[in-house]
Amino acid sequence: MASAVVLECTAVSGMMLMIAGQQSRVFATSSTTTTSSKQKMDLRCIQQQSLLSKLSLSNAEMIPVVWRRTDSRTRAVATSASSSSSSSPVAVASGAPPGLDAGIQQNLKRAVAKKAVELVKSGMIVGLGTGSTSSMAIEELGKLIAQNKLKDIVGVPTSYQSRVLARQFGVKTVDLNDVNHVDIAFDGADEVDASMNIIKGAGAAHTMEKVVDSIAKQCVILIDQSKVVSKLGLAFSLPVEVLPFALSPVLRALVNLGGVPEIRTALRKDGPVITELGNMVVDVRFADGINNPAELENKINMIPGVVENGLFVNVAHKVFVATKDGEEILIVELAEFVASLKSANEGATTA
Ligand SMILES: O=C[C@H](O)[C@H](O)[C@H](O)COP(=O)(O)O
Repeated sequence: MASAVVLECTAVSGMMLMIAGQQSRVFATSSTTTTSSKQKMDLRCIQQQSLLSKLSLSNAEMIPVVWRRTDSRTRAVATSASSSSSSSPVAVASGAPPGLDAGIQQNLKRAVAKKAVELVKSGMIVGLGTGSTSSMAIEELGKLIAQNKLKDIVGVPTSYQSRVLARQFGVKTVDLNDVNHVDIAFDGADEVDASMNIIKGAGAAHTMEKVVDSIAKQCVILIDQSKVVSKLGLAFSLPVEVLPFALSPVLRALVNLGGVPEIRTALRKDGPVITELGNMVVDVRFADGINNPAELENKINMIPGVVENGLFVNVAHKVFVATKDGEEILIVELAEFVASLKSANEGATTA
């Protein structure tokens, strides 16, 4: 068998840019601890693209690509737990991840991926999200096709990664422009609040994901319990895809909106992440989190030079949450998950 291609990212370098007339550090340095987990974000470097470009798509199934991803959420979620209001039931969920080790999280992702593909019927056009959870859903979809349980499935990938994985797992793919609708889309998320507002884009794929997810007749978001937060943006910066040409004015506009922007840096290459659409990604921190996701989503997208931001408001039709109950893994819808936390919280308060 051909040896696996391991995609891994590491270091970054520093650079200064002018924002609002002041010299500000916008490229993290490798010694900056506050950005270290972000620096490890997966599949996000230009070298990956060049590595992948060496893979002929038709041969992709012959070369198992290991999409190595360091989960950048572990630290972020721990921060979320400490900064969330203790009166919020969802904050309890955010507190769970310190006990959620990587192996368990993988099991949760796998379980929610399996559950999601049960919604697919033969003949459907399926939006294929990006990221570790979506990757598992693509794999599970491929298994059902291989077992002849599903026929005539066509996938619409949201990234190079999901295209390669679909090929690898035997899911036929087409471009979005080749179809006139998408029946169902599966996608992961970085943060989800109780109202189904979502942050995506840790993998810099949010622009294509938003297009496919938004037009899908049914958009199903797949998460483990660690992604549920009481308020968006407290622990996770908001990814914004920006035209390189417009970087400085966009950074200034983001600062004017109260954000602290940081250009996402590549790993194992000095300089920025360049998206599959040839743009840059700016991660914007909001000190008090995001108060009005719908308003912020629109305001950011109104900045000339912004291609798309990672807020997904009114896009998801369903959010499946994989949660651990003792030894058992349960898949529940978001409303049920939040309600059970609320009653657990109330029980704890009255006890
Ligand atoms: O750009 C990346 C995507 O928005 C992913 O869907 C998101 O980062 C969630 O990925 P994962 O399932 O790996 O946590």
